[in-house]
Amino acid sequence: MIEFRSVTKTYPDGTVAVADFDLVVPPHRTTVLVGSSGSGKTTLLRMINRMVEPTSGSIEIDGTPVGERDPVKLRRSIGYVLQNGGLLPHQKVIDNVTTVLRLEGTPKTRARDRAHEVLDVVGLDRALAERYPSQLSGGQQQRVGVARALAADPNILLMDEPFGAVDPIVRAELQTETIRLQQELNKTVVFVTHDIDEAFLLGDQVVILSAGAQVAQVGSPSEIVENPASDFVASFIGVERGRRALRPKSTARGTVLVDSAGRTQGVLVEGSQ
Ligand SMILES: Nc1ncnc2c1ncn2[C@@H]1O[C@H](COP(=O)(O)OP(=O)(O)OP(=O)(O)O)[C@@H](O)[C@H]1O
Repeated sequence: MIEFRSVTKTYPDGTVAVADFDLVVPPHRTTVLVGSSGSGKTTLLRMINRMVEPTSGSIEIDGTPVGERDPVKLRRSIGYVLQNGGLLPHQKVIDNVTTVLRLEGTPKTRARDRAHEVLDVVGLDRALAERYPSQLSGGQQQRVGVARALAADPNILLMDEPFGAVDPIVRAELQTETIRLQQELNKTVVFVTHDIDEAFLLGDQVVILSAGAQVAQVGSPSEIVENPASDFVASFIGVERGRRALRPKSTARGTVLVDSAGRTQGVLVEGSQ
């Protein structure tokens, strides 16, 4: 479990990125932080692995404040996936994936075996291991980023807009893959996005943030859609307009549900769960 307790982050120029933030991140689940640009999502994520230090308050992992952990060891024990993969361009895929293992002193052959294993896990052909990142598609690069984050088998995986830079089709593929991976690996995932659909698709727990990382609502996707805590949340998730605003329409064969653009989204089945 990860717990934020009254966490505030003021950057040296006076920007208050996070103000008095509290959150419990349950283990073995995916928590998605979602909010518009500048709402403090990246700052929150980076305080978990001490890439950013809070100005006040504390973050605990399984009851131990991260401030008491060695920052380098802490960082190596937590997987981190960035938007552009964050791969080193002059290193082959295999060397990118084994970075943390080699830093930890894992023997070369074992590190290579493990790299091949995680390439399998993320659905990449082992032959790609000998390529350079620029010789891969955007989607493949993101998978390598995930493989690298998983190589040392961390319990926690931080993902910062990992699919932000790929086209919508590849994005959908990577999202499906992430759900499969999570079912298989059971990590504690903290995922940052500004895309509410992505948040609802991937999140067991979704945290909707407004400026200064103010929590507008925390809950499962169903809880949030069924009972938005405020007008801000209702508008952010689009229950008033957009794809989630469904209305019934009678047809010769029964009632269907139609979105605000007039597209039929499904069939209303009365009396079922
Ligand atoms: N190093 C820094 N120095 C000063 N201000 C910063 C720094 N890093 C971030 N900020 C500011 O803190 C606020 C929160 O930034 P942060 O990157 O955490 O938000 P975000 O929700 O992840 O945004 P985005 O979706 O655009 O990545 C913003 O106002 C940003 O400009």
